Amino acid sequence: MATLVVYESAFGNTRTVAEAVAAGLGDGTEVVDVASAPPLADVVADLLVVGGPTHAFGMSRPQTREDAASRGGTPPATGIREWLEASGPVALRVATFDTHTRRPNLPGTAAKAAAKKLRALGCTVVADPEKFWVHGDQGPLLDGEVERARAWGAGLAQAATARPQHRR
Ligand SMILES: Cc1cc2nc3c(=O)[nH]c(=O)nc-3n(C[C@H](O)[C@H](O)[C@H](O)COP(=O)(O)O)c2cc1C
Repeated sequence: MATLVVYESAFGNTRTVAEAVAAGLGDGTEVVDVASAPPLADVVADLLVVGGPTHAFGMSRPQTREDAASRGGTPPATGIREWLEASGPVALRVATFDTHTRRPNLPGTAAKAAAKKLRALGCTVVADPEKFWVHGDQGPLLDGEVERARAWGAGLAQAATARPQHRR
């Protein structure tokens, strides 16, 4: 199965999760930073996985990325929000995840927001959006989250192959 994992990360935690998810997905999985990702409409994959940090209850925005940079992070110039918003209709099987501060456990998740956008673009969401917990803003990930991400990736591989393909 050809799978592309596209992630956004300012402090490295979402990248770590993306790499663990890819390891769980197995052979044929490519991981790319959103800054290097092809336009969504050009993605050819059996499954697309999109992950980003939760910023201000959803996907990052220019202002929240500036905030992340001011706190020592290295966010991309544009994030998954802009990557998705730049696309016209596309029919891919997709799954989304985010990283999320454990305490306080604030409402709103980037993964749900990304899944909503992808569905609106015509994609089929093959699994519930998943969140992975970090300590504070900078991390690290909570104990066990890398292993959980790997297991989630392995489960995604099964979910994706179990469902009918929807192609443009
Ligand atoms: C500007 C800013 C806003 C944030 N807002 C939220 C939030 O609303 N909810 C939350 O759980 N975490 C929030 N966080 C914490 C991020 O989720 C955390 O920095 C991120 O998961 C770390 O991922 P990364 O290492 O890949 O950047 C925020 C962080 C920043 C920098």
